[in-house]
Amino acid sequence: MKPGSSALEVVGLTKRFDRLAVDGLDLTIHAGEFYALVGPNGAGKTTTLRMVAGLLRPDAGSVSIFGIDALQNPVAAKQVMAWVSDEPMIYDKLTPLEYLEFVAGLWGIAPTSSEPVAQELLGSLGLAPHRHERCEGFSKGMRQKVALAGALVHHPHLIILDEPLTGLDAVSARHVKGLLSERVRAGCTVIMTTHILEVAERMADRIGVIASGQLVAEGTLDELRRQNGHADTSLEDLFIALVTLPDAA
Ligand SMILES: Nc1ncnc2c1ncn2[C@@H]1O[C@H](COP(=O)(O)OP(=O)(O)OP(=O)(O)O)[C@@H](O)[C@H]1O
Repeated sequence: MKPGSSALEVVGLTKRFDRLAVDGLDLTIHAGEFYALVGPNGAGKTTTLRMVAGLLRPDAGSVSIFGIDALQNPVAAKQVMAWVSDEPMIYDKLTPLEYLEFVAGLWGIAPTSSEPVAQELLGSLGLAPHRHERCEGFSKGMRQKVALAGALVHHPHLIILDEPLTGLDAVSARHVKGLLSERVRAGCTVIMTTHILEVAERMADRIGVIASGQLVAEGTLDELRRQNGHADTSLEDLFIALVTLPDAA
C-alpha cells in the first residue's frame, strides 16, 4: 500500500438505535499507522468499527477502505481487512490448525499455502503446543488468540480489533502486542479500541478519543497534550478531561 494514502476514510458515519450511537463521525486512518480508538463505555467505538467491518448498516455516511467503497463493495472491502471482535466465535470441535485451514479455505487459499502461515501465526501467539488440541477445552484468552490468528490468515492490509487485550494474561498480551507491532512494521494498518490507556499510549501512532458518538480529540500523545495545554500529563488525565467536557458528556 502507498505510504501516505489512507487505509480508512469514514465520513459522516451515523447510527441510531434507541438513541444516537454514532453521530456524523469523520475519521481518517493513514496506511501503515497504528491507531487506537479510546472513549468511555457506550461512546460508540464498537458500533463504529462494526459499521466499518460491514456487520452493521449505517443510517448515513460513507466508509472507504483503501479507496474501496465498503458499503457498495462489501466483499472487496472484506478481502483487504480483518475484523476481530471482543466476543470471538470459533469452532470448538476443530483444533487451531484445522480452524485456520478452514478459514483459509473460505478465502480460497489452498492448504499447502495456508499451513505454513497458520503454523507461524500459532507460533507467534504461543499456541504452537496446543495446535492439535480441540478448541473446546481452551480458555477465553486462548480462544481470543485463535480468533486473531484466523482473522490474519488471509494477509489483510487493515486489521480492526475491538478490545483485543481484555482478558489476556501478561504473556498472551505480550504475544498479541508483538504480533500487531510486527504487522505494522510489515506495512499493515491497525485500528483497535482499548480501555487500557497505557497500551494506547505506548503502541499507537495516533489516538482518537470518541465520546457520545463523536471524535472529540485526535493526534499523537504529544499533539493531544499540546491541544489541551498540558506538556507532561498522562493519557489518562487527558482522557478524563476530554470525555468530561460539557459538550462531550
Ligand atoms: N445492537 C444494539 N441495540 C441497541 N443499542 C445498541 C446496540 N449496540 C450498541 N447500542 C448502544 O449504542 C451506544 C454505543 O455502544 P457501543 O457498544 O458502540 O459503545 P462502546 O464505545 O463500544 O462501549 P464499550 O466501551 O462499553 O464497549 C450505547 O448506548 C449502546 O447501548
